[in-house]
This record gives sequence, structure tokens and C-alpha cells, in this order.
Amino acid sequence: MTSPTMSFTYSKHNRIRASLTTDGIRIKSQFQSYDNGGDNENIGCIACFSSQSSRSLSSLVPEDNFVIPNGTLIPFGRIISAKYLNKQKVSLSGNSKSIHKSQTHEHTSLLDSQDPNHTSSANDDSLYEDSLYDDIENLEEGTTFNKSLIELTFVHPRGKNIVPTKLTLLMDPLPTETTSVTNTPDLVSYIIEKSYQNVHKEKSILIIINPHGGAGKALTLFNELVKPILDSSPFINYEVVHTKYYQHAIDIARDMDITKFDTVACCSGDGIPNEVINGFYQRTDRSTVFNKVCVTQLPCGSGNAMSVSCHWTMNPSYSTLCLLKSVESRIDLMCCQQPSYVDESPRLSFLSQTMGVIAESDINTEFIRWMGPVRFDIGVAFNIFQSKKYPCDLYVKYAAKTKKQLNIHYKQNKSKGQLLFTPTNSQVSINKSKDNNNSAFVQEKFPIKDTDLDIKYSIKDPIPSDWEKIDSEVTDNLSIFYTGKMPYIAKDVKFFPAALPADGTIDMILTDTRTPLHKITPILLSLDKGTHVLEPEVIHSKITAYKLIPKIKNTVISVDGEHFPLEPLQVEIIPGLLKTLLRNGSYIDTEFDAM
Ligand SMILES: Nc1ncnc2c1ncn2[C@@H]1O[C@H](COP(=O)(O)OP(=O)(O)OP(=O)(O)O)[C@@H](O)[C@H]1O
Repeated sequence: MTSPTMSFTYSKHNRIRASLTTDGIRIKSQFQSYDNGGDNENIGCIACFSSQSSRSLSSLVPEDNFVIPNGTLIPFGRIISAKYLNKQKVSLSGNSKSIHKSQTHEHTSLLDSQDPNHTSSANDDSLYEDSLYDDIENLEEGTTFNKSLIELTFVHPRGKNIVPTKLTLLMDPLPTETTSVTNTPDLVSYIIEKSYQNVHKEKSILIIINPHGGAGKALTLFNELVKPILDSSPFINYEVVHTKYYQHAIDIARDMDITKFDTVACCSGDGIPNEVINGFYQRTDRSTVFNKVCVTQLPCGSGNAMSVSCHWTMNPSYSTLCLLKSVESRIDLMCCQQPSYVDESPRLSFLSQTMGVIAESDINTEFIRWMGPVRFDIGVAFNIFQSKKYPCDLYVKYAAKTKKQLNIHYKQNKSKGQLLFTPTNSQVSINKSKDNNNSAFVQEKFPIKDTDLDIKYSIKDPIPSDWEKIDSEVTDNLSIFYTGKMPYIAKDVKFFPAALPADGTIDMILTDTRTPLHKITPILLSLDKGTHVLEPEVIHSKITAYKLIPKIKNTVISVDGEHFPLEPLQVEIIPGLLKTLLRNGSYIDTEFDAM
């Protein structure tokens, strides 16, 4: 991994003072320009940094006139790292107007030790001292002066994306009341601790890029939007591998050395995360892998449901910030069996299964197109829903059958799954504060044991007696059959608004062709809001397992956006199997409880 560091000349020309607040670091002042001969209290200019910078900085801050208004707050959520620029702490005493260096600073940051480009401290020190002489000129006799020169790395918006940049800040020491509360008397340690609360910040990541993903744009998106942010973090190590053939990511995940990595980040659509979890599933040490390795998506494909649901964004740069900052969580997976492959190995699914109109439309591409412009074309919608039905038999094991039961289930399970890391030893602890059921659930399921991965219901066995057959009036006229675990199945399509990461259930949505045409229109038009599930014609339940037996020859089954054989499909939930990253520890808020 490379860890670019900015080297630039520090002087009073580009000094910026800043102060700690409870939410971040506030830029206080000031751009002191020789050109205009005085202080400008309104802006801090870092344009001069870029002109004096190394290659890395100019690539990070290409604008010539990037300004930070005085008073700007850099929130901890946007801060990637901080380090002292001086290796020695300097104390000045005002009456003598002289500099006394104290002992060598104990808190050398990771950057100092890792960065081969970091230049000598002697030079830094003299520049640092120069800058301080200005400040002591105004000191009153007897006062002491003790400030730190901090290099702060953070991300800031540029256009639709975020990019990393660095600022050198002159900051006061940590207030004594803060040090007594946190036991982190050191300013840099405090900033880093606040910037990575409850987060496992040191990550060793295997990046899997599908160069064909997103119509061939994945590699460019990685290089332009993901890599600069990864490279700006001293806490991230990563290796990159490219997929070279169809389903290559299964082999990569099955064969990867898990002593080297704790995270797999898929620069792809939803196809690669699906392959990664299936590669894990095929390993002999699979429970160890599922306990250790976290799988996430950096949205570089055409279907990026995982990112929009988990990182709350389809933007690769914001998703990369989530990769650095998100809370590790456990989410349920679904295990699929079909006669063609079950003897070889069942297949895991993290997103959805569907048969019929949606599968035929290809979720990842055509479906979005259909949902976008054409969804307003009522004629097309009518045609789809009028003419095509997909008869089947369907047996389900209910967790919440009625909409009322589903609402209760949703409220009870909303906060399940989050894992918190204690800052001291990085051991997983359970978030007990939110919900007692939650902690019981996670304690029970963590760590995953080999037996947790065993199939509970074989497709070869008779249908269990506690499964219910869906009314054949519905299934003989089936229009939409869609089961899923994540709220968004594409941008702006909130198909499963009640989906929860670790409630141990699959959301099932059914419609049938008996629905009158005038009722189909509001259903189609409300998919972006997720309120289609409220329509009485839409069946919406939570289930833990099902068996679908198609009774039609000319359609397709799709699992996580990939085509599967048109034959009986049996699916069951595997609770909390996958470690992933959820922004703020939850899926994007669908506002289901307010519907
Ligand atoms: N080098 C490759 N050659 C052929 N297929 C590949 C290659 N790399 C990955 N694939 C396949 O591409 C498929 C889609 O991957 P992904 O979801 O990342 O992309 P996407 O842009 O969302 O694509 P799609 O719209 O086709 O689903 C997967 O089935 C994967 O096995």
C-alpha cells in the first residue's frame, strides 16, 4: 500500500488556526497574506499548499482557489487522520521570548513510521519554530505558550464526490477537562479517537475490481474516486485483484489467505459480493472466514443495491468514506437450493430472489430503465400486468404473516445486528444500550459456529408441516414474486421498505393478475417511496423459509440479479451470517415505521 504524504513549506503565509469542538475541528483563522499586507479574517486559503506540494497533494487538491471559510467545521465523520508535524513538543515562555524544547513526543502517528516520504524532523522543527515566533510576539509577560502543529487529513466535497485533502493547523492543547474524561491526554490521539468512534479503523482490505462492471467503468471509478481516499488513510492496507473471468470472485474468495485480510471490498455491482460470499461458503474453514472477514461493496457496477442499502449512497467516493468509518454489523443471508446444484453446494444470496416479470426484465439494467421513464408509461405497465402470469406453488414458513404482525416485528427488530468495538482492545462488544433483544441475539449468534451454516430444510425432504401453502388463487395468477433482504433493489426503487439487516427473516412481496388495472398504477408509481406495500392488493409478509415450484416453462428465476435455473427453489434464512459495514449500524432509513 502507498501512503502519500504531503510535503510543503510551512510559514505564516499559510498558517491556519483551528479549535476543537464537540463535533469536529473548527477553522478559526486566518489567511495572513503578504500580498494584501494583512489578516483576512474570513478565509483560510490552502491554494498555496497545493502549489508547493508533492505530486500527491496536487492530485488531491487540483483546484487553484480552494478556500475554507473562517468558521468552517470539519466534522469528525470527515476526518481521516491527524498527526503532529513536529516530532518535538515546544513550550515557549513569554517573558524570555525563547524556545525550550520539551521531551520527544510520545505519540508518533502511524504516518511517521509508515511513510517513506516523510522528510526530516529537523526541517519541520525549524519551520515550526519560525511560525511560533510570530505568536509569542504578542504574549504577555509570564504567560506560557504551548501549541501543536497538526496535519489534518479529511475529505471535502468536490462536485458530486468527496476528495481527501490536508491542512496544517495550529491548535491549542487538549483542554484539561477533556483529558480527565477521556484518558487521552494527547490531542492527535483524541482527534483520531473521536473520528473513529466504535469503528475498527485499522483495516487490511482485499479490493476486488470487476473491470467489466458498470459497463466497463469500474476501474476508472476505483482509480479516480476510491483510491485517493484509501491512499490518504494511514490505517488502511490494501491489495487489488481484478476479476478475469465469469465467477472468478468465487475462486478468489475461496482461495484467499484470510490471515492477511479482514475486509473484502468489491468494486463492482452486486454480482461480485454474491460470488465472494459463495466463495467463503465453499471453504472448509468457512465459519472462521465468516467470523473474521467483512464484505462490502464500493458501487462501481450497474446494480449497486448493497451500497445504497448499506452505505446509503450509490457514489463510490462516499462509499469509500463509509468503508473507513462504518460500524461493522452482522446481516442475515439466504441459502438457496435447487436440484441442479444442491448436491454440489447450495448457493448463498444476500439480496433477492425473483421469478417472472422482474427477473425477465433483468434487475440490474433493464429493470431500472423500465422503472424509470417507462414506469410513467401506464400503457406498458398495464401490458405487463395484464398479459403475463407466472403460475406456481408456493409454501412459506411465516415469521409475520399479516401486515399488522409485520409492523410489530419491524419495530421490535429494527436495531438488531450492530457490533461495537471497544476502542481499547478492538474486541467486539455488544451494543446493549439500544435493545436487550438485540444483544441477546448477537451474543447467541456470535461467533458463527459450523452448525449455524448447516441447511435446516433439505429440498429433498417433504415440505415441513409448519409451512403454509399460499392460496392457489394467488399463485395460479401470480404476477410479482419477489423475496429480499435489503430495502433498495436499485437506485430509487425501495422495493422492500421493511427489510432489516438481522431480523432473521426474508421479506416477501406478491401481487397477482386479479388486481384491477386502476389499482396497479398507484402500486407502480409508489415503488420509489416504498408505499406500494401498504396497498391492500400487495401481499407483504416476513418469512424464514419458502419453496417455490414454478408451473411455467417460459420465464426465468433470478438470484441477486443473476439468472438461475427455472426449477423448484427452496430458500431459508441463515441469521447473522455475514459481517458487513452499515453506515451508523443500520440500513438506509426507509421511513417504513412512519408510513
Ligand atoms: N473478467 C470477466 N469476464 C467475464 N465476466 C466477468 C468478469 N469479471 C466479472 N464477471 C462477471 O460479471 C458479472 C456481473 O458483475 P457485477 O455485478 O460486478 O457487474 P455489473 O456492472 O453490475 O454487471 P451486470 O449488469 O452484468 O450485473 C458477474 O457474474 C461476474 O462473474
